[in-house]
Amino acid sequence: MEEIKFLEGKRLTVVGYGSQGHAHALNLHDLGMDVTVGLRQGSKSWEKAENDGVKVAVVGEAVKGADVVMILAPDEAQPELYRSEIEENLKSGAYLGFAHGFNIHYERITPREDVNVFMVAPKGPGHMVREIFEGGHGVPCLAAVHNDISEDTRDIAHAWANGVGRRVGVIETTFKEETETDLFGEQAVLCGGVTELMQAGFDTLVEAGYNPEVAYFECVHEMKLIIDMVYEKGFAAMRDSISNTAEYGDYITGKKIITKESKEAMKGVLKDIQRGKFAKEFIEETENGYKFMNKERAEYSDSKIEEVGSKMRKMVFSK
Ligand SMILES: NC(=O)C1=CN([C@@H]2O[C@H](COP(=O)(O)OP(=O)(O)OC[C@H]3O[C@@H](n4cnc5c(N)ncnc54)[C@H](OP(=O)(O)O)[C@@H]3O)[C@@H](O)[C@H]2O)C=CC1
Ligand SMILES: CC(=O)[C@](C)(O)C(=O)O
Ligand SMILES: [Mg+2]
Ligand SMILES: [Mg+2]
Repeated sequence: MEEIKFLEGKRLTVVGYGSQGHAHALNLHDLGMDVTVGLRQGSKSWEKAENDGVKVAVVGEAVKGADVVMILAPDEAQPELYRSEIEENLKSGAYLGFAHGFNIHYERITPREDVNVFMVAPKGPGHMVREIFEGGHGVPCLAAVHNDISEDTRDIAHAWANGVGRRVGVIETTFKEETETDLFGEQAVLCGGVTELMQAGFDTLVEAGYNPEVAYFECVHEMKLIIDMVYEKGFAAMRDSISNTAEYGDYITGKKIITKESKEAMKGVLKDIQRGKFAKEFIEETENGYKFMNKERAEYSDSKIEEVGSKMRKMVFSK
């Protein structure tokens, strides 16, 4: 397994200090690597990064002379950032990294031909990538190489993945496979699928007159406890831990909720990702000032489930 030693003695730059940025920068920093964080002038994250012990510079300065540059600004901000701050400052033969294939796969960034291009995509939210690393374990990562002029870009990608993810596992992929599966997973299962499932369950109980606090514990809070068992030991072990009553209900009812129609809808979602329709619409939304997203954010933050949730979390986590 390629070790983190391929990064030793190299100047590593992480552009952005958000969810993924702080995790990549701090995990590699903790492992003794030479990390600089690149931020825009006046960034609200500047002080935070410095307090966390990493070097900080404006993006252009941080990129100049760096051996590896990992772009961890939001996907929609990357093309302009690349063109205005990164492209002219990247040294020839540098390694340019991404944590998601979006901008390469949908051809929104075409990197200079004299740089290596790779991806390390942790299969987890940045705050968990950091928290699990601090706990001594790691989040697995996907790794891919898009351009390999130095003939060792795979070693750099694996070293980066092994550093950020504490060597718990790296799977080889392509920019296309990562982009399409990641977008599909977050929309249909992990984020869109799960939140709507919890919401529909909560609403069904509340509309039937049950106590919203009971509905919240049942349909939201306990989700993590059940999923933690799947995460650690698999479906069978989870089903072994729940009652036979629950297990029978699981087999009988799951398929009434996630039906053939749900699977057909998933196929449609995947098609829209594959043909670039989702990407096009997302970019239009960002260019439109995030109008739809801001409306959704406002609606959800005013919702009953969030109101009850904040009360229930106070009860559970203040002990
Ligand atoms: N979120 C996640 O857990 C995951 C994300 N990814 C991928 O990682 C990448 C980063 O995503 P994520 O961590 O969510 O991003 P964030 O939204 O958390 O990134 C915010 C950071 O980017 C900086 N930033 C934003 N706009 C600009 C700009 N125009 N110029 C310079 N810096 C800017 C912000 O600066 P400031 O501090 O000044 O506001 C901040 O430091 C994406 O490619 C994403 O798909 C992959 C796996 C999971
Ligand atoms: C956290 C993660 O893996 C996601 C859901 O794909 C993302 O934040 O883009
Ligand atoms: Mg993902
Ligand atoms: Mg994603």
